[in-house]
Amino acid sequence: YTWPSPQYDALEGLLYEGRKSDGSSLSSIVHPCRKRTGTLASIAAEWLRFAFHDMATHNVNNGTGGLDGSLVYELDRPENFGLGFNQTASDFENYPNKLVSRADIISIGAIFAVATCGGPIIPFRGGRIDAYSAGNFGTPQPQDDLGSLTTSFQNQGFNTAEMIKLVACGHTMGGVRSSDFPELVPAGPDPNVPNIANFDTTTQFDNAVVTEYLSGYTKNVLVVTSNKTMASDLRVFQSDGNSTMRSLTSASTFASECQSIFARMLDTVPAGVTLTDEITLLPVKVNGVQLSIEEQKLVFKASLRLIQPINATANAKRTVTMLWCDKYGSAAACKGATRSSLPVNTLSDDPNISPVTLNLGYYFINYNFVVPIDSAASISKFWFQVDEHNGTAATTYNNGGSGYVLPQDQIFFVPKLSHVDNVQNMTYTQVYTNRDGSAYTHVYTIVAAVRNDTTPSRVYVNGFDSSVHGYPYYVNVTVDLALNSSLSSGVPGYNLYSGIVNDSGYQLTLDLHATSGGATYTQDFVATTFLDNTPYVAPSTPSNAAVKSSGSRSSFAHVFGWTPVACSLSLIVALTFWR
Ligand code: HEM
Repeated sequence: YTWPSPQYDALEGLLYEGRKSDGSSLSSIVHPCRKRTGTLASIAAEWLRFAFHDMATHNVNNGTGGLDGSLVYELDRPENFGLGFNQTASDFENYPNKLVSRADIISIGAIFAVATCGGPIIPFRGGRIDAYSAGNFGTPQPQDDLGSLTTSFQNQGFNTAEMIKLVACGHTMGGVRSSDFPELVPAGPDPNVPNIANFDTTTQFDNAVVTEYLSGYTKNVLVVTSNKTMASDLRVFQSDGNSTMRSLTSASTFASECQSIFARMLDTVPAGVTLTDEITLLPVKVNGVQLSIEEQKLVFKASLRLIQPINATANAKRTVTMLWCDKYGSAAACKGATRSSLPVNTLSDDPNISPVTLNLGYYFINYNFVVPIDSAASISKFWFQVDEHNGTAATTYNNGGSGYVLPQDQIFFVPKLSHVDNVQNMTYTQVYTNRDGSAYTHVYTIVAAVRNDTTPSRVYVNGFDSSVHGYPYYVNVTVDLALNSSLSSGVPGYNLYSGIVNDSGYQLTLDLHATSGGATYTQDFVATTFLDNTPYVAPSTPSNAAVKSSGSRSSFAHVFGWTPVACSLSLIVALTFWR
């Protein structure tokens, strides 16, 4: 991993922080192993089943189908019967974007579902590509005979033993509802609350489904129903004389077998889709990097995210320093001089932000930097130094030696001057839940800052949004931005350009471009979800004195109060100066 890797960063962020960049949390819908308000169904079970049904139409022989999000267009089929599907489809509606597909969300959803209910952490790879129409039929149904079930799983790429493992690992959470399968489960007293016959006696992800089956005490209706036509779990489980089921009697074997068979399930994708490498937790991650104009000042923002073991106390003495170099002028490219600052604030995340990170035993501490930048000097690259003040040397995080190089400063989005108006264009009733929703056209006024030492021939923006209610289409628009002399940047060297982008989704992201002198400069994948309600955070005061190798003077606002930084800066060997 080398920064910048926008797709890796987006996938890693959603998996391990559970939320997208505006803070809205996918994981909190399901975590901790939640039940649905109203139906009291297991949300985790609904999400896991969703992933299986999306994948189950894969055909290994011709490479069609697989985890591609086509399930949202197939919910009227008998093989996809159940209100849990509709609710899950609407749970996920708000999350896909240009770099994280709906099918990746479905996979991450299944991973959260298993992890939050006590199951293993399923390895995740991203890069699935979304379908925009219904795909093949072929998902197994409880009335199918053993031959059809076996053929269905063979087409998906799983042999008999793997079919048994998949069904056992799937049917450890949730159950069968009276509302969906009245022939299997009688209705309860309240017509609005389905009677759910759980597959086993625990709500957790565990092997009770196996041990209760083998001991003969199972209540799994797909095994014990008197309607033998519908006893698909019985047919599947005993199809090899119970030998695979017996191999799953140890809890740890069950967990590791489910982990690997589910990884294969989630990685079953249409031919031609190439998945990323496994998205592993980055112990050190740089987030939120942007140049911006706030309160008529050029600022640079970045966060350093460090992992913190849950079972250890965070080191209150730690100092984190961001260092950077000028891009222009006498000290360009770090010629003998470096600037530095402490964070404007330090925020610890709740260990519950993602069940995956929680189960790994970590939470995050984020060191947030906002520093003023002189536009005549700009910034070429930055890096960090972490000093634990425990007698060991400070650690430098510099992107494998190269530093975090800012690709360009020619064009950037200015959120503080941009704005969104929400124009209601329809209302809808959410299927089954009778929740009234409203659909909006979001009218974005986009403001970009563009360096004026060259005159760009074109300034334009691509807007992308795949988080559209009901997933009928994705928004992908290109809008030219015009020089807007009624706006003042207050920053010498930058002009402001603006334009209007209409969006009917929930999560517009922007790629901003300026073409100048034959080159096109791009700021890629900028979120807009924070517009109009992000509190202003004043920049820190960077180190303003030449630093001799022995020390410095200065102080900075810090979570632990006003902390003298001479000791931390003494380890910064580079010369820090003020122009
Ligand atoms: C032989 C193949 C399978 C058949 C016939 C089958 C059938 C069913 C049926 C009838 C239900 C009840 C749904 C409802 O009442 O709404 C169900 C639930 C469920 N299935 Fe399967 N299933 C099969 C394989 C799998 C596999 C491989 C998984 C793996 C992830 C899985 C995961 C689930 C889950 C988690 C639920 C509970 C859903 C909830 O409580 O909302 N199933 N299945």
